[in-house]
Formats: sequence, C-alpha cells, structure tokens
Amino acid sequence: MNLFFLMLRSSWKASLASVVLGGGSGLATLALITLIHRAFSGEASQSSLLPFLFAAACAVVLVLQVLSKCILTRLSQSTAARLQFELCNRIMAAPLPELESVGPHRLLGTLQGDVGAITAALSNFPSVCASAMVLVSGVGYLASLSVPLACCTVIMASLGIASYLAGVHWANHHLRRAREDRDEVSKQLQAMVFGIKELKANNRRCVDFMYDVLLPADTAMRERLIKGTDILGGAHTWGRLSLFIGIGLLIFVWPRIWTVTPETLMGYTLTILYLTSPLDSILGWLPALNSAAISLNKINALGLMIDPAKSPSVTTEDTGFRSIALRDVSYSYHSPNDDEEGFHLGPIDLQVLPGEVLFIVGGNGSGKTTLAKLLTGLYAPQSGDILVDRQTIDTASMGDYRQLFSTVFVEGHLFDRLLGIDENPLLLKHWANLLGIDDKVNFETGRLTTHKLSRGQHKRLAMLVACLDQRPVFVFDEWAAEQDPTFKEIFYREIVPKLTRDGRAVVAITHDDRYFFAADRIVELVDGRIDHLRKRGVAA
Ligand SMILES: Nc1ncnc2c1ncn2[C@@H]1O[C@H](COP(=O)(O)OP(=O)(O)OP(=O)(O)O)[C@@H](O)[C@H]1O
Repeated sequence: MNLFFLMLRSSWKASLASVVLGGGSGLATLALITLIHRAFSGEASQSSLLPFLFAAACAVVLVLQVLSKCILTRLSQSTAARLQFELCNRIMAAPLPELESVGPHRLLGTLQGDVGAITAALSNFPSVCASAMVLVSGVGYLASLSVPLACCTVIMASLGIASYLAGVHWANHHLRRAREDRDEVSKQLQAMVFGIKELKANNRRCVDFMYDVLLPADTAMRERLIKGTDILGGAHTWGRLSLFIGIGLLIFVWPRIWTVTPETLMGYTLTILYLTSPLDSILGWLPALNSAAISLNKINALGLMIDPAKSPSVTTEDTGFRSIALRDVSYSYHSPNDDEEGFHLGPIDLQVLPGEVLFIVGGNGSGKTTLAKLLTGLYAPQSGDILVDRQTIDTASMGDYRQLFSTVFVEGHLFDRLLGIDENPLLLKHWANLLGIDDKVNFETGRLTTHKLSRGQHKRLAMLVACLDQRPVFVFDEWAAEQDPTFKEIFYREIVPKLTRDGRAVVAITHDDRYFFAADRIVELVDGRIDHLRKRGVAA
C-alpha cells in the first residue's frame, strides 16, 4: 500500500477536488507571471487593464489555493486518523500470540512513531501539491516563451532531481536501519520506565543500564540517522543548486549558441527564480515522504496491514452454555533459541460446567496461565478442539466464544471507565461495597480511579469490572494472591459462591490450598499436563 493510495481511498472526491483547485491556482499563478513579464517587457505597459487583471489573478490564486489547502488539510488528517483507527482495529483483531511475539515496544513504536511519520508527511502534502501545480504551470509558461529553452530546462531539472533521488536512495539504506534500531531503543526505554524502582534501588545497575544498554542502542540509532540525514541534506542542496546552474547556463552559455531576445531571457530568469521556492518545498518534503514510506513498510512488515480489518461484532445477549470442553487440546510456544524446544502444554481434556467452581493448581511454569488463555480463546489450540454444547469452535466462531468469559489476569489492565458494560449504579454500588472499594469508583459517571491504588485494590477493582460484566464463566488468574487474609476469606467464602449461584461457572488459578474446599473440582498441572483431577469430597 502506498501513501497516495491511502489518501485516495480516504476520499477520492476530496482528492480530485483538491487537485482541480490546485491546478486552477497553478494556472492563475501562471497568469500572474505572464502579467509581470508583460509589465517588464514594456509591450503592454501602457494598458490600463493590467493592474486590474493582476489584482483579479491575485484574488483567484488566493481563493483557489486557500480552498485547495483546506480540502487537502482535512483529507490528510482524515487519512492519518483512518490509518491509526485501522491499525488499532487490526491489532485488536490479530491473534494474541502474534501480538505477544511482536512485543508491546514495537506495537507502540508503530502506533506512535510510524503513524506520526506518516501523519507528518501527509500534513505537508497540501502545500506540496500547490507547489507542484505552480511548478507545472511555470514550466508551461517557460514553454510558451521558448520551446527549446523549456526542453533544456526540463532536462537540466530532471538531471538535478535524478541525482537527488539517487542520494535519497543511498540515505534510505541508513534510515531504514535507523528505524530498526528505534525498536531496540523503545524496548530499552520501556524497560527503564517499568523497571524504574529496580534501577533506583541499585546505583550500579542504573549506571550499567544507562551506559551499557541504553546509550549504545541510542548512539547506534542516532549515528545511522545522522548519516542518512547528512546524505539527504547534501542531495537536497544539490537539487536546489542545479536550478541555479541552469540559470547560469541560461545567462552565460545559451545566448552564445542560440539567438534569444533579452525579454525572453528576462522572463526565463524571473520564472526560474520564482520556481525555486516551490521546488524547494517539494525537495524539502521528500525526506518526510521517505520516512513515511519506511514507516509504511514497517507497518506492512508487522503483518498488521495484510488482512482487511475486522471490527469486533457486539453481542449483548447472554447466551449461557451447557458445557465447555477442551478435547485433546495442546499448545507449544516457540523458543527464541532455534535449538531449544518451547514449553508444550497438553494434550488436555477438561470440561467446565455451569454453576461449578474449578480450581487450576500447579507449580510455577506448569502451564496454568497458558491453559487459561486457551480456555478463554485468547490462544487458539494448535491441535485438539474446543467444544461448546458439543459444537466445535472454529476460527470464525472464536471471537464469539471469547465473549463467554469475564477474566482477571495477573498483569491485567484497568481502563479508567466502565467499557462494554451497561451501567447499573445499584449493582455497581453493591459489588463495590462487597469488595471494599466504594471510594474508588465514581458512581455517577461510572469512572474508575485507576491510579494511586495498592496492587490488592487494583485487583479488587478488576474483579468489580469482571463481576459487572456478568459473562457465563469467570476466569481468575491468581486473583487472591495479593489480597489480605480478610479478603481471601471474603473471596473464597462469599464472592465465589455468589458468582456461581445463578449458573455461572468460576475457573480460578490458585495456590491457596487452605481454600481448596471451595472448589467442586481441582485440576493440577505438572509440566503442561493434567496430573490430578480431584473432586469435592474425594481425596487425591
Ligand atoms: N509468550 C510466551 N512465549 C514463550 N514461552 C512462554 C510464553 N508465555 C509463557 N511461556 C512459558 O510457558 C511456560 C508456562 O507458563 P505459564 O505462564 O502458563 O505458567 P504458570 O503455571 O501460569 O506459571 P506461574 O504460576 O508462575 O504464573 C513457562 O515455562 C513460560 O516460560
């Protein structure tokens, strides 16, 4: 996909209108140059109409250029907004394992840096279009003065632009690598922000991080950026200078080989000098266009632009279920080292029934969270099937399947308002009271206080959102791990039974063996396989 196709797709009508208006303004500018030339050449200097024609041409240029720029500004901004929205949509539609392997630093780099680079190029597009129109009409005017001279000028300008583009191509090599390096810098900056406590607590670690990790990554990126920008700067200056070389040839060489009147020569010089400014704006914009093209390639390389965006469909109906079954389900992670095998989970056979409480237990790294991600449809099984009411879930129905679950994961994110939930102030107040966080929720606006919360309070707020969501199955990943003893009691003795009272199921990953009595069934995972399956009242 290229930048112009992106713009045309945004609105071909606005694109056409701006080109037509820009073309009109170019012609009016040509009329201005003609009038100036006539006034200087003396042939019509006596005409009393000339000042009025000049004023009229000025007014036409003003109106057409302003209109064209207004349309193009809106067009470029809406194209950038559309690109950002589409990217967000694609990110939301992309499978979680792919997003995890891309990594948050690269996704953020793309959403902020790459979309920003594209927006910057697009927002200068209006003035560049107007400049291009002025340039084209200027060349037209040159041709009206002398065709051989115009041909010679076009050849000179083409040589200048071709050598400029060769410079751009050379610079690209460094700029593309600088863009790759920027991902590494964003990764390290993210590590600094999230690891600030660990860095502050140990000065040596802090110095090591700054001088051995962050600075080398940043220096490598900047060196490449400087090289690329230097080459671009040189090429830009050469592109501009080629025009002056053209003027020099025109004044000093051309009259020796071709007969040319002083008026024609003056008209030529005047026009070429006038054209330096639009040419400069086009050449100055090409580096931004270049960065935008690199960013667009980067977005394509992430694989986020390949499939048409599929917006999530909204289903409000609580369909419920009679059984959810994982049948011979397995999943393997790719190892970053090719010679090592990644963690393998499965084959797993597991059933979740309405109204039951299922605990998933096991040691660290035994695969509990991976199993929860498979169960909730965040990961698609690599083999085996997920069945709801004996119907197999395929790729097309996976999105709907995920809507069966309210989840609270260990590293879950809390939005600062209630999203995707019908407001029910009474229910909100009820759960907030039960969870002891009524002061953390603004009942009037449904707003949630998401900062200045302890980790335990953060988890309680996440639980509140899950409870309000009221899907058929609740999945909690070590929710109680950060709760005080009083709240552990409330969770296992009050909340869990309350949640299952109207036929909803609770699947909880837990290490709290004191509360195993609260489960109907307990599944124990060892090295990615189910080792024990205990039922209420039955010893392991
Ligand atoms: N995105 C990933 N890519 C590669 N390997 C992963 C990924 N996520 C988890 N793993 C690996 O899979 C294994 C199981 O991880 P998982 O998070 O499911 O364990 P867990 O039982 O929930 O552990 P804990 O009790 O510590 O939370 C671990 O060895 C982990 O290193």
